[in-house]
Amino acid sequence: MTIRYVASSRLPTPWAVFTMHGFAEEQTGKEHVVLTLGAVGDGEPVLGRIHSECLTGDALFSLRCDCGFQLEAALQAIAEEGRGALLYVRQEGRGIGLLNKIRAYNLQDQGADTVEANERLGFAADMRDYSICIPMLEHLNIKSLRLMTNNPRKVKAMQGFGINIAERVPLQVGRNVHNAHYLATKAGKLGHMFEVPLQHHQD
Ligand SMILES: Nc1nc2c(ncn2[C@@H]2O[C@H](COP(=O)(O)OP(=O)(O)OP(=O)(O)O)[C@@H](O)[C@H]2O)c(=O)[nH]1
Ligand SMILES: [Zn+2]
Repeated sequence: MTIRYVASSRLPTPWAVFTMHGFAEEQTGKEHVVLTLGAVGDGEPVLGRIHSECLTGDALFSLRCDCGFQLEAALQAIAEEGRGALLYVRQEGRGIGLLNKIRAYNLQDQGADTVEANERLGFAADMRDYSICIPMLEHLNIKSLRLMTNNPRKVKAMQGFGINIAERVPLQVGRNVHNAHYLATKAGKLGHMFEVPLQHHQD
């Protein structure tokens, strides 16, 4: 996996003026972005978010998942801290891509859960490869994270690549009637940790 740093610029947002760093994944042509705030390369643990692309949640206001809410909450938390990094990783649909995610949503509309839908399409439940984060973190001299996530596999994967996870910071926002079943499946089948107990959604 070759990741090439391309360029940086200012990115003003409602929460803070971030610095945006663009990276190219040579083999696939995918374009990844990291937003940073403050001195992230000073060796101290960095408040961080590894956010997997979700076009529907991040850009189209979907209530099927919690992604858009997590994205906003993470940027807000970094702004409040005055220092941090958000990796926006182009792993749409847990790595299966947008169109396959729409296929999976179609199966979910007919009763499958998020894991069953992936399996029926011939995919593993989660196809993400977090190794692409490493060259981006190295470029920014980030070795230690206070990682905002509910996903224990994300924590383990990053530790496996030699990144110190100084703390896991829960990021529990955006629960609603449309995503309650999805979140319950994530907790039950994918091992996500939710501090507030999730009710099982009946429909
Ligand atoms: N295949 C598939 N992908 C989905 C589905 N819903 C959301 N996604 C994708 O899942 C990714 C986000 O992963 P999540 O499982 O919501 O959360 P996470 O990143 O594992 O954990 P957190 O760090 O706690 O957010 C994004 O790439 C979404 O596009 C779905 O039903 N099927
Ligand atoms: Zn989503």
